[in-house]
Amino acid sequence: MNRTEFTLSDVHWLMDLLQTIEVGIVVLDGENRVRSWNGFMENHSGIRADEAQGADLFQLFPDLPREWLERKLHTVRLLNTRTFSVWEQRPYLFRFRNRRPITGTEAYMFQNITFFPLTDQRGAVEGVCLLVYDVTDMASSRRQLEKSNAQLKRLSQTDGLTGLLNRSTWESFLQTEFERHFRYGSEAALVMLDIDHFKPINDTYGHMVGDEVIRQVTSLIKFNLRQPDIAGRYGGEEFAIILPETDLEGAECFAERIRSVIEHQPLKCLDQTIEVTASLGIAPWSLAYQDAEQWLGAADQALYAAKRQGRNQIVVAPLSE
Ligand SMILES: Nc1nc2c(ncn2[C@@H]2O[C@H](COP(=O)(O)OP(=O)(O)OP(=O)(O)O)[C@@H](O)[C@H]2O)c(=O)[nH]1
Repeated sequence: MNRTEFTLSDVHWLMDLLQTIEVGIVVLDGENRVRSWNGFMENHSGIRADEAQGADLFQLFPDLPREWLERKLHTVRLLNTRTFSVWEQRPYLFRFRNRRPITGTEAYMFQNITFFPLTDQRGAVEGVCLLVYDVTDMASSRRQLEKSNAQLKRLSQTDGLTGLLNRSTWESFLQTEFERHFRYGSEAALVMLDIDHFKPINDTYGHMVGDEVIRQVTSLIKFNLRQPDIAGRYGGEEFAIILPETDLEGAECFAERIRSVIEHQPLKCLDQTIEVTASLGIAPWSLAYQDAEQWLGAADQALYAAKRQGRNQIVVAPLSE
């Protein structure tokens, strides 16, 4: 038998195969009318082959992205070439419900689509075939992985108790801010805050209450932040805040608001009501700081001056020139 000759059985088997294959096959004529519609398309669209046959594809699926699809089909016909659509750019063309048990969390089937020209014996394009691949499992696991990676990144950057940036992440932000201000010389300030006499709270009420105090002080700080401010949990009951584009007056105003609200707002921690105060140190940005550590050191010294001078107060680091 010549390799290009088929028996009737061969053709019958081929048709069977195309009917049952787990890939959608759609053939469109020059007017976008359906010429072939296999079992995959029947099962997922609910439209039988005899209903689809001869129908305009855009009437069968009014929500298809018409302009985009017509452009794709036009390219295939004009250039007599293949083209593709991948799920990363367009999650699906045909809005089929996802019925896979493993990836049941996805509402719709993700699809990769190959478009290729069907030519007559002289090579003229007669129609376009669309192969629709169900890539839901792959797309879904990729999306899950991306989600987990983003969550891991967030967890590795934040502090579990307060949700603020952890020390190392905050320090890397400080480094970036330092370099920005060193180059452009705009205003900025650093604020360090430490809860006063925190050890006795732990010793008297236990660590659970101590943790709750830290959480509630965090909420008070967060409530007073502006969008560009960068707050981190620097140590146990110590917080550090970068205030970009803020002069000394602005930083003092911010620090006083926080000091005052902490002093005047009794904290309801589990079944205890606890009153705390905090000490704060401010270091306004200065070109005299050679590196981020010096700037941070100045804020830290101001904080400890506030502690030494009696706590529940704000000290500003002496301005270096
Ligand atoms: N509950 C709780 N306690 C913590 C945490 N991290 C640190 N601490 C405790 O915080 C206390 C800090 O105490 P000190 O550094 O002596 O400071 P202080 O008692 O606040 O006194 P001053 O800062 O001088 O006003 C220690 O007892 C630490 O064990 C935490 O995440 N949760």
